[in-house]
Amino acid sequence: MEKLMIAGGRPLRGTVQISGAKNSAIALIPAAILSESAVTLDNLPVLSDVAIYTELLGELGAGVRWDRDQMVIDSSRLVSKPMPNGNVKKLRASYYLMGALLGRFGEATIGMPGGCNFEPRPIDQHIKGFEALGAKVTTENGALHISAKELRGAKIYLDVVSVGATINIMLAASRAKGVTIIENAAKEPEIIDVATLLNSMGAKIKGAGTETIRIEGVDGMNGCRHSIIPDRIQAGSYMIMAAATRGDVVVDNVIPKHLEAVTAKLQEMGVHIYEMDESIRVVGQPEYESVDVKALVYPGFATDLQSPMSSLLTQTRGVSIMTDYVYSNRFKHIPELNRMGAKVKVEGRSAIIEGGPSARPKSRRRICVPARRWSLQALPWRKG
Ligand SMILES: CC(=O)N[C@H]1[C@@H](OP(=O)(O)OP(=O)(O)OC[C@H]2O[C@@H](n3ccc(=O)[nH]c3=O)[C@H](O)[C@@H]2O)O[C@H](CO)[C@@H](O)[C@@H]1O
Ligand SMILES: C=C(OP(=O)(O)O)C(=O)O
Repeated sequence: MEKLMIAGGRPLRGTVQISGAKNSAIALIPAAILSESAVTLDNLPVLSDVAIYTELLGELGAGVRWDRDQMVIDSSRLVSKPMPNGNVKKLRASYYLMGALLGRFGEATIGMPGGCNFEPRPIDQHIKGFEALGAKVTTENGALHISAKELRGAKIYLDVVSVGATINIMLAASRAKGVTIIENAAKEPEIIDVATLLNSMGAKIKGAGTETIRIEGVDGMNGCRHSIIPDRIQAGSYMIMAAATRGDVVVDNVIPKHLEAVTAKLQEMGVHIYEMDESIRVVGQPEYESVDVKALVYPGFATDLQSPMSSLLTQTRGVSIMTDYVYSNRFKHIPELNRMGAKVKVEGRSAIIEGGPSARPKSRRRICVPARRWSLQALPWRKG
């Protein structure tokens, strides 16, 4: 699926099941190769990034069985071979092969990652972490060659709070000699999910979900079975869509705590929200107040929800300011909204969004959005 075509004008109604988290899945799959024994992942989202990762592991010699939302990864015959091009360029999270292969074999040669291309996305903090663990990092024809005779635990302070660097360092440090401390670590729920899997595989990780993570390296790891947490970005997107279309939607199979920043902002606008143990009902209203939103690292409002939220803010009564403190240039959607009749100005890292009836997008123009995150299994609507 390369595009979604949306015929607008209808409120969304019903119940939608949220799949496992993409940003967890594409870290858990490479994490599984730290063990020679089989690892089973449940609640896996059906996404192209997952399919590409399956191919990547196959290229490295792993046996992968993927049946709907379950994957069994057998890495007993896996080798660390250079992967400068090809599938590694198709997704961001291929960078996790660096930490995972380094941890298991002491060596990795991986091309620079692909992924959403909203602005330069450096990986200097990943490299700083590998080097602190004793690895030598060089560039070979545009790919990074990372090798270490022996990985040794170290204290690593991240200059920027990075999801990818935190997870990559956890992966490599799990098999290092001694203790690694990551300071200024990212706190996203997906990081806890990865630490939970690694601990089930025999790692000794404490503090995931806080700014200080302690990893005591272990010599070997075992197989296990792990169920992936729900995708809070997919869930937040459906919540925003329910509000934008003045619909009534139950977003099911979620952890409401992971969605607190979205829930709070929608409530501030006047959207009615009812939280249950594992679901959230969102009831849209005819009028909304304008609000200012700051996209931040977790537990702040997620940058991955910045674009749908910006679209929703065109539906309010006044002027809203959306500021992205994670990716300052993540505003490629704004010219498209303006083409539909919205009134949005980008100034620095902020979008100034004028709401009100005259500024609401009306065009019946065909809008295409990348469909990478949308899980096929989440699409059919069920009567709620
Ligand atoms: C596969 C995955 O999980 N992707 C998510 C992950 O991306 P990703 O892990 O790539 O994002 P990071 O958390 O690393 O990036 C956060 C900020 O730190 C900067 N930075 C990051 C690393 C580094 O070495 N140097 C550096 O300067 C980035 O440019 C960015 O401004 O977190 C992002 C921020 O929540 C989300 O938008 C992505 O959906
Ligand atoms: C930025 C995203 O993905 P990635 O980091 O995988 O490019 C996203 O899913 O919003």
